[in-house]
Amino acid sequence: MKRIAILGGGISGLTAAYELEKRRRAGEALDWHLYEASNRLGGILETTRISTPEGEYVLEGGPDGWVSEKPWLRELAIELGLENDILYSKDETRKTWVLVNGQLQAIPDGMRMMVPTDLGALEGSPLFSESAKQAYAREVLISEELKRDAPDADESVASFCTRHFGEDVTRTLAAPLLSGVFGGDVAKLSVRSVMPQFVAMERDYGSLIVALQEKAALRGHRKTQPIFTSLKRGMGSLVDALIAKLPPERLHLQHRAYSLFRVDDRGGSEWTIDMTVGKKRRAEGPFAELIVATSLDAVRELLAPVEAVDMTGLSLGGFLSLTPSEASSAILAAFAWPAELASQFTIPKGFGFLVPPASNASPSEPLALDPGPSLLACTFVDQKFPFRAPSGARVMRAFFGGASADALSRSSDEQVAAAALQQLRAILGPMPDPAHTTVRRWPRSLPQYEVGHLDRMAQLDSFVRRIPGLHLLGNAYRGVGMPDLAREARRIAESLSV
Ligand SMILES: CC1=C(CCC(=O)O)c2cc3nc(cc4[nH]c(cc5[nH]c(cc1n2)c(C)c5CCC(=O)O)c(CCC(=O)O)c4C)C(CCC(=O)O)=C3C
Repeated sequence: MKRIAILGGGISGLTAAYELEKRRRAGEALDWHLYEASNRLGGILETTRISTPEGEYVLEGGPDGWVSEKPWLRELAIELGLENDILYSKDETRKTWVLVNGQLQAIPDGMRMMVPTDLGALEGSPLFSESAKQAYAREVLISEELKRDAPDADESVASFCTRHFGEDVTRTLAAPLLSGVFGGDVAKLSVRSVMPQFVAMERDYGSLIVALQEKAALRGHRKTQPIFTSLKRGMGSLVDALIAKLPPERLHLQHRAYSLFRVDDRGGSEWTIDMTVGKKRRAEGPFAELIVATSLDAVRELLAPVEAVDMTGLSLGGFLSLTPSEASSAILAAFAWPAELASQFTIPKGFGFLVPPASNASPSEPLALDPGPSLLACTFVDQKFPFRAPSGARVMRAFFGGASADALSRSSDEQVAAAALQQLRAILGPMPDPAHTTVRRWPRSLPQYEVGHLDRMAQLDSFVRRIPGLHLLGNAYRGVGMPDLAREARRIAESLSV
């Protein structure tokens, strides 16, 4: 009987458990156990449903959906019996706004991140300076050079974007999109990690604008799929569906691993895990395989001694330093207004808005003495997905990130909500107090894939492979999106030999 421990009950750990459980039920000799430090499963996936006489609100505390282009989570959802719950973003009214000098400006139609398909659509847009428009027009003309000079090595998103479209576009569009999407800094993020599709387009076409146009022509009139996919009863229903497939006696809540030991024995080697269970301490094990699917900070703490002891007799010095050194924090405030309150104000059409990093938000304004925490982004939930709110009701999710989230880490939920609402009113105009408010905090939850990340992951893999039975899962390594997490969890769970 092969014993396997999974540490961490987020989507990665649960998906790995689900895959192992399928194998166990099929008769394979494996005995898995999942240990979760907190008292709930799901990690940052968490849905609150509020029933009212007018209908139901589906309020997400974490991610509200995934990028449809990545098929792996949809496949898992279907396998879990959720096919009829799958829903798509309302792309017929998709629009994303950017805050420029206190005003929301629409990102023109047909743009994929900062790349336009139709240069004409940029004409009337106040989002782009004359020099930005010229830079876009020029990118098509220098296509051959861009292809010829495509770098072999990784670079920052800022450097990649500036080579194609100049500094204006990098500052006014790429920076807010990337800080909204990855909570990150364009000057540090790895273009090969976070925009591999654009790197491939540069290699194949040179100009990204030409690449998008040619791909659109190849697609012809075939409809593109909506950008985001989600579930009717929220992302929490995916967690519930996973849990429903797992024997409860194998899921151990409030088991916090604090130390790992590997014992080499009888030609094999096995892991023992020291845990706190409530106020008690207990050792669990031995396990032949150990899947660590916790947050990056927990990984560091748990594996630092493993790294130091150098148990394999090989040099493992410093392998943890290959993991991302920074992770951004997010604090979100979700607000719901029932129809009779929602009718008192209007908001722009579309999915939401992004706020450029502070230094670029209003270059014309003198330095404010205390700018205070500033919103990172806001999603107009009921305009992005169907079935999120009763008819006529309004739901918004406002985010603080980076330094602003850190600055608010000691503020109460009421203070966070008040700060968010004040800024929403400054940007969108007057609105009544919402009927429902929830605040969620996800400190250091989004690791930053900085330049060179892919090379570091290849090195990390070669170190980890030398530690028998150890496997790492989570958003610090091979993708930050839920689909990537599901894909990796299944890959690892399928690869374990019995
Ligand atoms: C606050 C926040 C975080 C958390 C930050 C943190 O925790 O620090 C986050 C994470 C992510 N967002 C992601 C992807 C995207 N987000 C988009 C668009 C938007 N994000 C927004 C906000 C956030 N997003 C908003 C207000 C929008 C526009 C309106 C809307 O749609 O609500 C778009 C469309 C862009 C376009 O329109 O072209 C994409 C493709 C992925 C990667 C998934 C993968 O790789 O699989 C991740 C982790």
